[in-house]
Amino acid sequence: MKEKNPWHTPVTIIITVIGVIAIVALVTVAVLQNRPLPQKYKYGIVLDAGSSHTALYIYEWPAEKDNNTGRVEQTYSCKVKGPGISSYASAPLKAGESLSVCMQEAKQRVPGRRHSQTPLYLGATAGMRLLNSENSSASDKVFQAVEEALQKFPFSFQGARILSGQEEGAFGWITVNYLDDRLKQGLETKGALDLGGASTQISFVSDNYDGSESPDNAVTFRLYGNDYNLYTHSFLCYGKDQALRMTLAQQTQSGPGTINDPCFHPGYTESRNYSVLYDSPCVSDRKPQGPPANFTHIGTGDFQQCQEVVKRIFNSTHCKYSQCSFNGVFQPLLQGPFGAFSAYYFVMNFLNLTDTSIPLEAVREKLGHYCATPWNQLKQQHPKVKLKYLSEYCFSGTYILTLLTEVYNFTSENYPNIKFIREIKGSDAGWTLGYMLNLTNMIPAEAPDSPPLPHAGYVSIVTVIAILLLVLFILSLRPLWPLCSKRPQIV
Ligand SMILES: Nc1ccn([C@@H]2O[C@H](COP(=O)(O)OP(=O)(O)OP(=O)(O)O)[C@@H](O)[C@H]2O)c(=O)n1
Repeated sequence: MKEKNPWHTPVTIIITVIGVIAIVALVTVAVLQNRPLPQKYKYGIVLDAGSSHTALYIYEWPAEKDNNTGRVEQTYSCKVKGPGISSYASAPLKAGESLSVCMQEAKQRVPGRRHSQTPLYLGATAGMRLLNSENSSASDKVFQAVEEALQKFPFSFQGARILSGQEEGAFGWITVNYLDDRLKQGLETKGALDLGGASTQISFVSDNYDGSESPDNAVTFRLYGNDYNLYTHSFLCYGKDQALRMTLAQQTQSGPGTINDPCFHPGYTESRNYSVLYDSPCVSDRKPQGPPANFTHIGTGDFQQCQEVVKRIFNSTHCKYSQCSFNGVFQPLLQGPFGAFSAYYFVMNFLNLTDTSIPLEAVREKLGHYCATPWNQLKQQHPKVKLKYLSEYCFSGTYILTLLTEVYNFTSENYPNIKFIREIKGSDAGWTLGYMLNLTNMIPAEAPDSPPLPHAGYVSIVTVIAILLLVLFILSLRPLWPLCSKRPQIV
């Protein structure tokens, strides 16, 4: 007679079904309860009012990770048409108006329901520092016009102000290290080299610097549970546009009608106005007495001589500290990798010199060759590049190389530690992100608590445990397995 399968008894079937349902329910509840919520985002807008132009950046981060664990990313940038706001000193209303195209665009990009909670900041750098130093009422009027224009937008406007040089340096350093994930992980930090139009910043952490020597250069932070003693210095007037003015001022001290400039290409000829050249606090006190109205600026294209002319704008004669970069400013020993951005990148990228594994000697040789290229030939080779930019790359490249190697003291050994960067993981390198992270308290002093397991790990463990329970459950029913416990005896 055929023996009845004991698995088919109603009790076993019911227990097994209930067990399976219970385990499936356990896994489902655990997974649903802990699944990541659909992403909602928060936004922040920063306007970088630089000396040469203004740029708008929109940042975005997951709303539920507001408490310091979410990643802030740049999702949009807009270059404001026209010059920097400091150039509107004689027509301040136009400074406000100039921002409207980018601001309208920001209104479209940030979802409407988030407008009123989105902070909007405007930070001005060296252009406004210079205007404020020579004419503070003109600078106030520009700010007033800009603030009135920005208040008309539906964002949460947090004010417009001038950043100090130290803030500009420190926030640039935070941006680079935040985007590189060096802060959260407590890794060795990266120095920040920023070259603007009117100022330049150098910021890095050095074992040789604890802030006791030249405390004015120190910024201390506690970020994600780590302490940092940052060295930072901003050199006003040493951005590349003002540095060019100073170099031209050096060459026109006697008020000549013509200068032969090794930093411009052979065949380059331009008539320049003395009043325009000397219309900046960086050079105004050196204006020659009774010069002609104009001088003829003639290029000779000689890198070596250009470097000599450039060197003259750096004063290395006095230093009251253990060591200085120039103009009596303390600088500790260079340490670690460096990210060089803004004009460092624009210029070196144009010159095809962003690869720092190229030996310094070869870089100098290439630059020498570039500077010697006739102006007409260059214009033909780069018909789309703005002539003002094109004419200045020889000077700018020479200035960058001189600043890095003769002044900051980068050598053939540590020059490869520099990386010329425009952006990191899609966000522009610059002070704006660091500024916003600071003002929104997005970087905590202490390391935030994080869940012991990521969601995927949690789900896997719950599933494995559930399967194990199922197997144990089935095994526990072994006594009910007649096929196993009572094997038919074959006699
Ligand atoms: N494709 C580009 C874009 C910009 N520049 C130059 O790069 C310099 C620096 O630009 P930026 O970093 O925008 O400086 P600003 O913020 O304007 O200057 P600062 O920070 O000194 O106020 C300016 O001289 C600008 O003319 C350049 O040579 N090539």
